[in-house]
Amino acid sequence: MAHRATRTLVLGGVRSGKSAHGESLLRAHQQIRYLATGPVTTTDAEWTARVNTHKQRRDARYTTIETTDLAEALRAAPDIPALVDDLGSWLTARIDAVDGWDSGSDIDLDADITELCDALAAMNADVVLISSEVGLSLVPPTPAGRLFQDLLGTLNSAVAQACDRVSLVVAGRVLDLPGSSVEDHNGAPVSAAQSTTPAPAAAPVTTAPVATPAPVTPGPVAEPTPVTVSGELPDPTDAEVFDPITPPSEAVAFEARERQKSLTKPPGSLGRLEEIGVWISACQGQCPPAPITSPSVVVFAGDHGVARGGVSAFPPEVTAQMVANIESGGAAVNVMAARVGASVTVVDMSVDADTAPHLSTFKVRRSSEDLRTTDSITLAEARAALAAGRAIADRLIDSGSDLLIAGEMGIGNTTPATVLIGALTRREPVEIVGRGTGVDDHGWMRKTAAIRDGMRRARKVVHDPLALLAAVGGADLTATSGFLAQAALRRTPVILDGVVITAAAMVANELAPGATRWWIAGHRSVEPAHQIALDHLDLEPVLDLSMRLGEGSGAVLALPVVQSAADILISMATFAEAGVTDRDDAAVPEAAETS
Ligand SMILES: O=C(O)c1ccc[n+]([C@@H]2O[C@H](COP(=O)([O-])O)[C@@H](O)[C@H]2O)c1
Ligand SMILES: Cc1cc2nc[nH]c2cc1C
Repeated sequence: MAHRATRTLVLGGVRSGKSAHGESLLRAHQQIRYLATGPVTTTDAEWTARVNTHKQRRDARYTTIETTDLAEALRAAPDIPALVDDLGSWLTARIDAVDGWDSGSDIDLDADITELCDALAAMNADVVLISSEVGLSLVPPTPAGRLFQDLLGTLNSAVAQACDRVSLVVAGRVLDLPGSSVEDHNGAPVSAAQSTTPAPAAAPVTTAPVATPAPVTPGPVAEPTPVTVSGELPDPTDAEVFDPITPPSEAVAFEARERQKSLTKPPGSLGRLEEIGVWISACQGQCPPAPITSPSVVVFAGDHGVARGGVSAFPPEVTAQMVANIESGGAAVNVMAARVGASVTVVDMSVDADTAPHLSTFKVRRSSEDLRTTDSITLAEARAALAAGRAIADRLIDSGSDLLIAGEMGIGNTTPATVLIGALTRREPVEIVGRGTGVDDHGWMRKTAAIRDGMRRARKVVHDPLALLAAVGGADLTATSGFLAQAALRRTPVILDGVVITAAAMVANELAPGATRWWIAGHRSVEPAHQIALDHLDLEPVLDLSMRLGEGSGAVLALPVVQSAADILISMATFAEAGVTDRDDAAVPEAAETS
C-alpha cells in the first residue's frame, strides 16, 4: 500500500516546540528538503545562534535549501518530503520584496499566497509547514507590526485550507485542530481548496483522545477529548504485502551505547533501562533521542464465535459493553493512559453488536465465526482488516504519534490467540492453554478442546499468514497484525501488551519479517502461551506484575520506563559536563610494595 502524501500546517507561538513537532512528523522519511525561509545573511548573533540550534537538531537526512521563493522550491521536487520553516519569514521576505512595510492595508499578496497554495496542492510527498500563531497576542503598537500580524493571519488561514492537517503547539503540547480535512474515495487526502465535492458520506473515524493527552495529575481521569482522524476505508488490495522491514539504526545504537558510558553513572548501573534507551535512539535514528511525547494506544475490539462454546468466564455481550466503557474513559486502560499521558482509541473491528458509528468505520463484520469448525473470516475480510490496521497506524503516525501501543478487548479472544501461538510454535494445547478471564475447570477443558480443534485447522495454513489469520484469528487479531507490521514499516516503536497482542505480533512478524525489532514487550501475562510467544519473538518483558487484563494495560504501565530510558540519554549530564571524575580518569594509587 503506497503511503499517501499529507500536507500539515504546524502553528504555534515562539518557543512552543512547533519546529520540533514538525520535524517529528517527518521522522519516518530518509530524505527531507528543509526549506529555510529566514534571512540568509545576518549580523544578528542571536538569530544565528537560533538557526544553529535548529540545524543541530536536524540529522543527515535533511538537505537545507535557503529560499524565499517557496512555491518554486516546492515545485522543484514535488516527490521529496519537505519541511518549510517558517511562513512568517517567507512573509517578511515578500513584504520586503515589494517594499511594503509602509503601505498600510494597500499591500496585495494574494497572488503570492495562491501560488504557494497551488504548489502545495501539487506535492506528491509529505510536506510540513511551520508558522507562528501571532493572532493571540496584543495588537502591535506599530503600523508595520499590525500589517505583519494581519497578513500572517490571512496567510495561515489560506495555507490551512490547502493542508490536510493543522496542529497548534502550545508549551510543547500538540493539539490537532478539527476542521476542513476531507479525503477522496481512495482515502487520499484532498485539500479543501482543491475539493469540489462535499465530504464523503462515511463517518469519520473519531478516536478517543489522540495527541492531546491529559496532563499527568493525581485525581480523577480527565474527560477524553475526541479527535477526528478522518478517512474512508483503505483499499484492501495487497494489504498482506509488505516492503522489506529495515531494522533500527545499528550506527545510532552504537552512538547511544557510547553516550551511555559518558553519563554520570557507573557504566551499566541503569541495567536494562540503558539498552531500552539505546533501542529508542536506534528506532528514532538519532542520539540523543527525542523525548516520547505523543504515545497512542489503540484497542482493537471484536467478538469470536468460539466464545459461544463456553471457553470464557464472561458472556460475549461484555465485549460491546466494555467498548462503550473504554470509549467513555472508564476502563483500566483509560485510567493508566491518563496517568502517563497516552491517548486511547477504541476500534470496533468485529463486535457482535452495533457500536457508535465513529467506532465502527473499519468494522469488517459482526463477530468472527467459530474457529473450531469454520474459518473465522474470509480472505477478503482478512485483507480488509489488515488494511484497516495498517491505515490506523499510518494515521496516528502521520498525526505525530511517536510510539504506538496495541491493546484489545474481546470475550473469548485468548482462544484464537493461543491457537495462533500453538500453531506457529508447534506446542501441545495443554502446554499453552490458560484461564483467560478466569474460566473454571469445565470451561478449561472446553477451551483446551477448542484450541486442539483450532490448531488442527490452523496447521493446514500455517505457512500462509493471511490464510492463518482468516482461518483462526478473526478480524480484530488480523487488524492488530496489520497495525503492528505497519508501525515497523513506518519505523515507529511499539510496546506490546499480553498474550492476544503478542499472538497477533507473531503473525505480523511472519507477514513482515524483522518487524519484531521495532517492538518491546511491555509485560509478561500469566497466560502460559504468552511466554512461549515472547521466546519465539526473542522479546524480554519489561514488567511482570501477574496481570491478565489486556486492553493494552500492561504495555501502558511499561510506557514510563521507556520514556525514562529516552530521557536519560537526553537530559543526564556527562562526566565532562558535570565535572565528575570518570573511572578511567581516576588517579591510580601506587601499588603497595609486597616484596
Ligand atoms: O492480555 C492478556 O494476556 C489477557 C489474558 C487474559 C485475558 N485477557 C482479556 O480477557 C479477554 C479474553 O479472555 P477470555 O477468557 O474471554 O478468552 C479479552 O478481553 C482480553 O483482553 C487478556
Ligand atoms: C470486565 C472485563 C474487562 C476486560 N478488559 C479486557 N478484557 C476484559 C474482560 C472483562 C470481562
